[in-house]
Amino acid sequence: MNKIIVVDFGGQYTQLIARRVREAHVYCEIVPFDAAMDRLTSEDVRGYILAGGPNSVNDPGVPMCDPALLDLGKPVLGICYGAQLMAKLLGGIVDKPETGEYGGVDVVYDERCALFAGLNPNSTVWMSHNDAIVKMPQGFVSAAHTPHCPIAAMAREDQQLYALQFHPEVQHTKLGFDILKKFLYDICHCAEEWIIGDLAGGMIASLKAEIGDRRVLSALSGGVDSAVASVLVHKAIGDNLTCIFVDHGMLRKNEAERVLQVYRDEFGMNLIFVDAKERFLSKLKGVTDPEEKRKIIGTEFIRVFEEEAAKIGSPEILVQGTIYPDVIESGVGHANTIKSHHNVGGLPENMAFTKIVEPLRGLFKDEVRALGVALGIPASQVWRQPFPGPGLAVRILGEITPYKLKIVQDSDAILREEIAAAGLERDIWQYFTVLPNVRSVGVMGDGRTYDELVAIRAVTSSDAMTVDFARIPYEILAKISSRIIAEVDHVNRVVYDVTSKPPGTIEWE
Ligand SMILES: Nc1ncnc2c1ncn2[C@@H]1O[C@H](COP(=O)(O)OP(=O)(O)OP(=O)(O)O)[C@@H](O)[C@H]1O
Ligand SMILES: O=c1[nH]c(=O)c2[nH+]cn([C@@H]3O[C@H](COP(=O)(O)O)[C@@H](O)[C@H]3O)c2[nH]1
Ligand SMILES: NC(=O)CC[C@H](N)C(=O)O
Ligand SMILES: [Mg+2]
Repeated sequence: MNKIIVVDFGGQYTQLIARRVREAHVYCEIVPFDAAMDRLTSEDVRGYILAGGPNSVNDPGVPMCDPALLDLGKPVLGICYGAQLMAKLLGGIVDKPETGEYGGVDVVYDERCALFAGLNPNSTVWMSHNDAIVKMPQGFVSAAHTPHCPIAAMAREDQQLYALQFHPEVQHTKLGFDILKKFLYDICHCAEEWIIGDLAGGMIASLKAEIGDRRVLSALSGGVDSAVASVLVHKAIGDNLTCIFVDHGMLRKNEAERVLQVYRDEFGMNLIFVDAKERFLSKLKGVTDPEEKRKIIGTEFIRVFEEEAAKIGSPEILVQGTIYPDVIESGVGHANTIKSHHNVGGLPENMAFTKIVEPLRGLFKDEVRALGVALGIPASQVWRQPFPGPGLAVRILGEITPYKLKIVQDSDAILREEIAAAGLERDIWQYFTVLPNVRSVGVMGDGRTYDELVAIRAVTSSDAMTVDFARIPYEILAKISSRIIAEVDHVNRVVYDVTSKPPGTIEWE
């Protein structure tokens, strides 16, 4: 299959570029800027995109790619930092102009350039740069300009080298997706062959070959990723798959019953259910630090998997629902650890399993969902909101106690009922309640109360990397608030979280 390589320089939008390429039905991979050339130059590579980044190409020690990449005779598209790097590596000059550009800007495209051919030449683009290309390398021409940026795009078409100062991957660049598609189809001559529904058969066949007749244990949470991973493996190896679902006591209200009903009763999967409530809660007793909670839960999950595996003849393979963003965040780039996700950073070193199989580790969430639909998993499962492995533990600030768990479970159930009743389930990426460990004074039934505060968190997103708070209509919020206070014991106040990500994160811990 054709592929595009997206070179990561630590920018905010690298993943977004990759998603856009995939949305155009072209396969792509993100590689770090310092990857060895032989990882980048296989025959199926049709072109390269050099992504953005926070550094200035003129500073010492900043991320650079191998200049040989520009000399392979394959098309290269530089975006922002990637554009500036292309200019610099080929002998142009990058400098700090008097004004940078941030946000939406008017642009004029030169239609003679293959990237803009046939597009409306007067449009708007989204900019975010302090530096700019002030002198182009030899043989390049300017192909777009804005009021403050005479070289908003440059090209050397005889060598298929293109550079954009603006970001075609963000929605605010009006014709951005068209420009990317021109690069992919007209310049790199990629075929539209990355079609998720068509991949299921090949994935099942290669799982069959990879696993053979060995036995496998799959950690099934009832979430989208592990459900799709488990169904794929089930189709590949049938009864050699055993699934394991752990109730760690921090699941949503009625979640355990629902998972068992869908996957054991309706799907007929071989599913072990472990009631480990006491075990997890006693390990977490007195623990208040968020990272410590996450690590305890991550380790305890694996220990439970191992103990149960030993009871069924010790399958050596563990299946996990890890997806591409988990892999990128833990491997590529040079990002800070914000929180340890239990299935990636949180895995203990010594494990009884000799092999981990992660059939979805190359896919984005929207692709996992499309695959789930193609595999016949019901829409009610495929479109569920993500639920973190550590569960309500990261939604109860401070120590976890049965009293607090009940408040979060009951208030969350009301929120979910009302969001469903309002028909907003598909519009909101995640929605849940949080117990921040705060009490306040209120008046109920003419008497004073001094009780718990519940926060509602609801966000819109397409990949959980950046989010905005959901604009739930006030009337619906009012109904949720009054139901929570009336129906959940010990709650006398409800607040709405209006923080985006960044600077917040989705979960509170
Ligand atoms: N309660 C659980 N029992 C067994 N395995 C679990 C449980 N919770 C999480 N896991 C494992 O951890 C992995 C990562 O969890 P994560 O929440 O990212 O994915 P998911 O639950 O499958 O999907 P979603 O993101 O939609 O919630 C899961 O794919 C699953 O393998
Ligand atoms: O399986 C998981 N194990 C974890 O440890 C974990 N922590 C956060 N999340 C989910 O990841 C997404 C991003 O969350 P944050 O904005 O809170 O970092 C959101 O979808 C969160 O619900 C987790 N999922
Ligand atoms: N978004 C980017 O890639 C920015 C590139 C570079 N850091 C600049 O400020 O110009
Ligand atoms: Mg989950």
